[in-house]
Amino acid sequence: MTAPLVGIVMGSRSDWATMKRAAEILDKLGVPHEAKVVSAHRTPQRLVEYATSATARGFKVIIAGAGGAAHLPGMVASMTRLPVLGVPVQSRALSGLDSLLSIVQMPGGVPVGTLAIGEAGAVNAGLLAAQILGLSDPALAERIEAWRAEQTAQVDEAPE
Ligand SMILES: Nc1c(C(=O)O)ncn1[C@@H]1O[C@H](COP(=O)(O)O)[C@@H](O)[C@H]1O
Repeated sequence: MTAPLVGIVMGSRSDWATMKRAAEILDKLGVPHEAKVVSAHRTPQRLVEYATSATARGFKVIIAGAGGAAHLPGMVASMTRLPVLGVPVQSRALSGLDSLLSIVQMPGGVPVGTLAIGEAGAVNAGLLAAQILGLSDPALAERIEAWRAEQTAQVDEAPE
């Protein structure tokens, strides 16, 4: 089995419906990845182990999704130099605005590349991770170009 290059983490199993969109696009582009539930709040030790071992395990990019008081992406970013892409999961109480603000408003010095709220954000996190890896993988870069061309071909000019 190929070693995963992208690590997908999420605060709860309830986030998987959103975060699986990132996994699906990575599958489509042939990027090996691994998904795990890791919570800064509920499994702090698992978080420390995950983030501090991510580089040694061969990951190149981490995608972290969480909802509400979404501390997970920032905490992962604080413990690794790998690029961290944050996905704000749509929360019930505040529709994901809480998640978005928790993830995007990082203090200077610890970046999290923050995507849009919900499934579109998860898809784009997967694409962005692939694009980062595509910088040093010409075959992957070609697959991304082909995926883009297919997307373009599916957009009809006629409104109906
Ligand atoms: N934001 C976080 C973190 C974290 O940031 O570490 N851990 C869990 N959660 C979030 O709590 C929400 C509700 O979780 P439950 O559905 O399990 O109650 C989820 O969206 C999860 O990401």
